[in-house]
Amino acid sequence: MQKITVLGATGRMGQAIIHAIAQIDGAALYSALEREGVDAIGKDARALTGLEPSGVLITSNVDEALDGSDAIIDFTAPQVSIDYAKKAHALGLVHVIGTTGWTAEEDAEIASLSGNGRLVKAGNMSLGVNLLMGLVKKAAAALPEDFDIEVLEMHHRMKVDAPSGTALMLGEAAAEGREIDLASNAVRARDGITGAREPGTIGFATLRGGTVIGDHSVVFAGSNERIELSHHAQDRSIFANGAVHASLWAQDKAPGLYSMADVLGL
Ligand SMILES: NC(=O)C1=CN([C@@H]2O[C@H](COP(=O)(O)OP(=O)(O)OC[C@H]3O[C@@H](n4cnc5c(N)ncnc54)[C@H](OP(=O)(O)O)[C@@H]3O)[C@@H](O)[C@H]2O)C=CC1
Ligand SMILES: O=C(O)C1=N[C@H](C(=O)O)C[C@H](O)C1
Repeated sequence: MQKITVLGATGRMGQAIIHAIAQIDGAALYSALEREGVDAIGKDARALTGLEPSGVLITSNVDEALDGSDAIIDFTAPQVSIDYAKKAHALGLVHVIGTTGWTAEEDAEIASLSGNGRLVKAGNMSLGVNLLMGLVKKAAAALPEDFDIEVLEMHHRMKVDAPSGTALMLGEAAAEGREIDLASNAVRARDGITGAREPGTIGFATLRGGTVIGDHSVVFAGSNERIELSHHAQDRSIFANGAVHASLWAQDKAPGLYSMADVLGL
């Protein structure tokens, strides 16, 4: 049985992870971490999500929570995830990182860490989006360059980062298909007199509102025809199940940094 610590245990994803652990064979909730001062500290982690109590109380004591744990599942914030990746490398733990909103520097920092940890990091842990990435790469490679590529996303009103991690992964897949560098060809926002669209760029458009869990489309807009490849998340369990499966998958892997494509064998 893999003993899992859930980080950000009262967050939207933290709660979905606690549910997924309860349903997936081979996974057990070992500890549940939150920041110091949060009201939920001392409360039963499973009971807070509407499940039968398990005796695992929410704590802010990191050393106690990680002592004896096999894995950390972490959907929090980039600087928090970097700190825990260092701990995972030092303690030889599995660390599944679903956090998004990374700067290029933060991304490089996590990739440069070394030690005995097995890190799995992905901006989207669902099977559907990871399959979509392959389709987007294929379409971008197959279509002539005068098909303009735009990535659209919509999320709930509480999301703090933009474009979404998934939108950036899809943009990266399109850039790989086109054999171009995303960073130097991305147009991440438009406002005012922008001029005509620069050929070869990859545009991003962000919508926020309501309780939308996560909608993504990649549009290939040519002259007189348009292709759209889309994914619509209907429940956070698709991300949570992916994260718990990634955690179990990583248990016997060599130390290093892995993606969801590695986990899914895509
Ligand atoms: N890869 C994927 O498949 C998915 C990724 N995400 C990403 O996951 C992240 C979280 O999303 P979501 O759950 O909606 O956000 P929430 O704000 O609901 O949850 C984040 C949680 O992390 C907690 N937290 C922050 N710092 C710490 C810390 N130092 N120690 C312990 N807990 C901490 C927060 O506490 P507090 O409220 O006190 O700040 C909060 O409970 C985002 O980056 C999001 O984009 C989301 C869905 C799927
Ligand atoms: O914050 C969210 O909710 C989500 N974040 C991830 C992202 O930034 O792509 C994944 C999913 O779309 C939900």
